[in-house]
Amino acid sequence: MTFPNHTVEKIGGTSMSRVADLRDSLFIGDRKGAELYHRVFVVSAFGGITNLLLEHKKSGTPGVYALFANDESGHDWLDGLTRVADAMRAAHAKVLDHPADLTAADEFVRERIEGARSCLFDLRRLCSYGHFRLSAHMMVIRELLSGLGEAHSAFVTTLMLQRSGVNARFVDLSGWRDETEHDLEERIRDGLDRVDLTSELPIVTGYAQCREGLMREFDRGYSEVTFSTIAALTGASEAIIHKEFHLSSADPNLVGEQAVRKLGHTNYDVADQLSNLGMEAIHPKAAKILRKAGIPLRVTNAFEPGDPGTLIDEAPGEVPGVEIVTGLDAYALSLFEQDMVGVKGYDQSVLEVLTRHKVHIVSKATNANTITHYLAAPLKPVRRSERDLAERYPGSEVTVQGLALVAAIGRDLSGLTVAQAGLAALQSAQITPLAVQHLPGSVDVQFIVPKDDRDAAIKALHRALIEQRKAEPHAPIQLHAGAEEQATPLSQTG
Ligand SMILES: Nc1ncnc2c1ncn2[C@@H]1O[C@H](COP(=O)(O)OP(=O)(O)O)[C@@H](O)[C@H]1O
Ligand SMILES: N[C@@H](CC(=O)OP(=O)(O)O)C(=O)O
Repeated sequence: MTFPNHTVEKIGGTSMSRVADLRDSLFIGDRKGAELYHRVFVVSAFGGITNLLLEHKKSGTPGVYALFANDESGHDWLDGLTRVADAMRAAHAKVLDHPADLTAADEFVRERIEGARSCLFDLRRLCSYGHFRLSAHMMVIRELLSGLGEAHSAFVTTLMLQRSGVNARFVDLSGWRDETEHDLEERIRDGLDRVDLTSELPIVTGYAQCREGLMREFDRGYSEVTFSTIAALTGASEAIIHKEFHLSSADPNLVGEQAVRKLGHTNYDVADQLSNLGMEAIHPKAAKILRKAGIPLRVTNAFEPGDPGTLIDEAPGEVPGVEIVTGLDAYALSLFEQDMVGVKGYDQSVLEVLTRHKVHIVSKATNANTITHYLAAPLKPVRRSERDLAERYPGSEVTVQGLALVAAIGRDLSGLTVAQAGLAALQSAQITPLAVQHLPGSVDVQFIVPKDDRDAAIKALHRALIEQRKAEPHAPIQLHAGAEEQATPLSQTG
């Protein structure tokens, strides 16, 4: 497999839902002839489709997979598949306008969804014979379902581009009706083997079926792993992730597009913290693949193709500064046990329980007799973890509290007194923090606040640590008086 000088570019689900807008900018724009090519596009499913196929990424609302896995839900999964088909048809109806393309896309959805339906149906029937256990096949089912979303979006994008005269090629790595077995690298090589990058534009599925199991290894956000593996394998000159907005100092939808600023340059350490807090600049495993291959990563605004966006590399910050404020809802699971003082092993038991229930740990804190884990997970597995811990330590007090964790992040926070300035900002916004955490030398300071204050806390911290520092971003942050006097009332912000 040899490739000319090329880039590998990924489009996430939110931007895919507006892929028709990208046709005349990102894909075609002013490009003519050979300039259209030398690029590999890796696409996610249209926004919301994977949530319907598996489960909602944030709320945990069951999709087809979760309904199928849950015996009690009877045949609800069949309705779930119908909902997926409807959502897929609605998504491609917004992208395609030629009747022949619409027919081809409708037919594609029908073939894949009905294929999956009979496959799952047969499996259910087979497993009613006792010798076959459904539980042994759940991971394969998850893989099969995930692939449907990306196969659909890649197929539709290919149709759209071909209709505009681009020599686009649908590269389906989802393994649909493919009897050969491959690991991830082989699957990619096999898919791209006969593609001529100088005259073809491959539109590759973000899901890749492989022996190791993309979902099993990487779970949600897996399309970035496919993307970075392709970039590494083909020796791309650059790996580019196209998003709905520039990677900004806070969520533009929350703080306002006018108030935020583009990061421009940051490093993988910051990107890791962002993924941990659910603001996925890039899947941490994908970042590792690119880092190892020495391929520069760029995060751009898909809708501003002329802008270079944000470069992510290994470089430390040039000057100290808070770069981004982000936050998420979390549960604090606390184990209070008087006998803990000086005894080891409690932490390990908590970790065992959290691992068993597949709960994501965002952060933790501990003192003489209490261990608190801040968890990002649906309530159900958190409650199960609480119950297991209470059984394991009957004399202890185990509690769960819903709250929010808001973090100020920057490559270099030295000398900025971010914790103090953040507390002052929260105080002026009349928010009482429940806890503050900062590891020495780390790139983030975390403020734990009441759940209902999450968005207000992000706005207040962004204003004090970033907006008000535009003029002199690297001076130590003003404490109390400054923060209080300059603060704009919250109601005036976006
Ligand atoms: N700091 C940030 N910069 C840019 N977008 C952000 C930020 N924090 C949160 N977001 C939100 O992330 C959402 C999804 O972004 P995007 O990465 O494009 O999703 P996807 O992975 O589906 O492509 C955007 O709609 C935006 O509101
Ligand atoms: N659609 C898949 C794969 C993916 O990576 O999507 P996104 O790029 O939209 O996070 C998911 O939701 O997990």
